[in-house]
Amino acid sequence: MSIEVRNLVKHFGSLAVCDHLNLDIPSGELVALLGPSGSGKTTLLRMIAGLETPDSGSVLFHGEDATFADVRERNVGFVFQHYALFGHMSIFENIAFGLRVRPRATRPSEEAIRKKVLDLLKLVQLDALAGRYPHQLSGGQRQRVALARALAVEPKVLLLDEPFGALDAKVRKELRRWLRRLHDEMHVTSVFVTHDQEEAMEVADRIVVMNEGRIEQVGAPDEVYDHPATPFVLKFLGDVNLFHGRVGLAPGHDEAVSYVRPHELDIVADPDEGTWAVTLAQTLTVGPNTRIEFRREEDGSYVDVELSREAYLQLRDSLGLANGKKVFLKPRRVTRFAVPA
Ligand SMILES: Nc1ncnc2c1ncn2[C@@H]1O[C@H](COP(=O)(O)OP(=O)(O)OP(=O)(O)O)[C@@H](O)[C@H]1O
Repeated sequence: MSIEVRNLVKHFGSLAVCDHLNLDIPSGELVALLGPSGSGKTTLLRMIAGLETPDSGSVLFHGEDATFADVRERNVGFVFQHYALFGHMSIFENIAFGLRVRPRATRPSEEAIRKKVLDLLKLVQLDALAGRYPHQLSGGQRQRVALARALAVEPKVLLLDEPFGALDAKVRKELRRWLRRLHDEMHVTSVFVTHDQEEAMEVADRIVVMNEGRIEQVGAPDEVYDHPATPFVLKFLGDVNLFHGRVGLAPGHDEAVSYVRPHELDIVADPDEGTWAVTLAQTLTVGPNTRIEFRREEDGSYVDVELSREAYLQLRDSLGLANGKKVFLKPRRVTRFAVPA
């Protein structure tokens, strides 16, 4: 089922939490709403779900206006950050719940429910734990149960609000990959909220970058990373070094802000066209990567360079890198945004 968001506006008091949002989500896509805290992601998700009423604008499901449709009519499944499993029910019963509470006319037979739940347990790789209770599971396992429970009623749309937010980094990483694989099998149109750019980049077909109630950019992960539409997107999707400067610009603009990502700078021994003279300030190695901080001769500003530990060790030997060493940096790629005059 496709989702269309048209000119959606929502205020809380005088604050425009969603400010004329437009978004098309094709059927079967997995979309991440990515943005810092307070950017309006959850509010947008809740309006899609029918848990929040917009001030104006509309939400269409498969071309039909669903703006004021009841939550129950929308056929959406939810997974939230804090797994709201029923503590007194086994894992099996938790997943079966949505089917059991259906009116008799549409309720599947006991045998059909059993088959469905066992299939879902297999899908989320928890078939061995059907008889356990939520408190006997790890956080990651509980989130997988929550997902199986949401899928049990065969929703047309799956909405996930920071589903892995409460889990530790390693489990988060596993579940992300698992969600991606699951989505590839099920193809349920899914929207998930995250403030973690790595999570969005890894899981989503497309990323919607939000900031202060507005959509800054919508695109595939590579697209938003390689061709950020605004300085906000560039900065939000990874570390950057920032420079102010005058460069050949369109009329009406007299200044630009330039950005270079730390891994897009080469360290060289000799000056060349476009190189910057720098002094090494400090080096930090974490795991397989090394980060070096340099000070620019021109203006005393600091520039971070990131490279693999291996590449660093080679350069250290060939260039004699050490604190205070003078070398040159050559940016491989610079992104510029004009500042309006
Ligand atoms: N029910 C409400 N009443 C008043 N203000 C609200 C309400 N819900 C959200 N807000 C405000 O709206 C803004 C956007 O909130 P929202 O939860 O949509 O952002 P978010 O991007 O999901 O952030 P987070 O990642 O922190 O959840 C915030 O400033 C928040 O304080």
